[in-house]
Amino acid sequence: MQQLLVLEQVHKRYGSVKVTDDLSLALAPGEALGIIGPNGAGKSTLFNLIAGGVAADSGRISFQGEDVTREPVFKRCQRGIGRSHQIPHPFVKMTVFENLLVGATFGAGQSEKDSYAWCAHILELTGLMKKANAPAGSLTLLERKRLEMARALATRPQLLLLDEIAGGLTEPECLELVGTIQGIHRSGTAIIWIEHIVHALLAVVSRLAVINFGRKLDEGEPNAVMANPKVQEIYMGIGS
Ligand SMILES: Nc1ncnc2c1ncn2[C@@H]1O[C@H](COP(=O)(O)OP(=O)(O)OP(=O)(O)O)[C@@H](O)[C@H]1O
Repeated sequence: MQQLLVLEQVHKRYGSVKVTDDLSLALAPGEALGIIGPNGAGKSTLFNLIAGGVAADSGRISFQGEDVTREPVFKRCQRGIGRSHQIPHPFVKMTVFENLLVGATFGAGQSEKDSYAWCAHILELTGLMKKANAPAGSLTLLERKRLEMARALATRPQLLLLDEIAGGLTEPECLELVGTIQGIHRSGTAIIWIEHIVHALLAVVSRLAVINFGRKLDEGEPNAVMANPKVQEIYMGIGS
C-alpha cells in the first residue's frame, strides 16, 4: 500500500540551531500517529514543514506519492493536508459557519455553493452546530479548539495535523474532545497529533513518535515507546 505521507531525511535549521535533524517518517492512509517531545523539541516546526509554512533545508516530503517539498501551503492544503494551530486564531467577528466557509473556499479552493453542505456536516462532526451563527469571538476555549479543528476539516483533508489541541482544557472537556477526534479518525481521516496530554493521545493513536532536539528518539507501538527508559528519562512527568 502506498504511504499517504513520507518524510525522508528532512533537515531544518534556524541559524546555528538544528530544529529538524535528519527526520524520516511515514504515515499510511487513515492512520493515527501521535507525537510527543519536550518544549522546543521541534514538533510544531515538523508540522510547518509538512503543511508548507516552512521550507526544508534538505530532504524530501511526499504526499500521496507526489513530491511536495517545495510546494506552498495553499497547494498542500488543496492536496489534502489540513492543519490546526496550537493557539486558535479564528476570524473573531465572523460567525462559526463563516469561519468554516473561509477554510473550504479560500483554503481548499471549493466553490461557496458546494461548501455549504460540507461545512454543515463538519459542524455536526465537531459538535458546533448549535454555535453555527455565533461570532467566533464569543466561543469558550473548548469551542475555539473545536473551531480550530473544524476549520482544518472544512478543507476536506486526507491528513489532519492537530497541534496541542487538548492543551488548557479541563479533564471532562479533554475527554469530550477525544471522542470527537476518535469520530474524525473513524471517518477515515489520517491524523498526526502533537500532544503533551499523553492519556488523551493514547486514546486515539496506534503509533507514537518521540522527538527530541529535532531528532526522532523512538517510534512504535505507544505503550512500548512510553516504556522505553530513554523516553521516560527525558519525558518524566509527561505521562502522569
Ligand atoms: N521562525 C523561527 N525562527 C527562529 N527559531 C525558531 C523559529 N521557529 C521555531 N524556532 C525555534 O525552534 C525550536 C523548536 O521550536 P518548535 O516550536 O518547533 O518546538 P516545539 O517542540 O513545537 O515546542 P512546544 O512544545 O513548546 O510547542 C525552538 O527552539 C524555537 O525557539
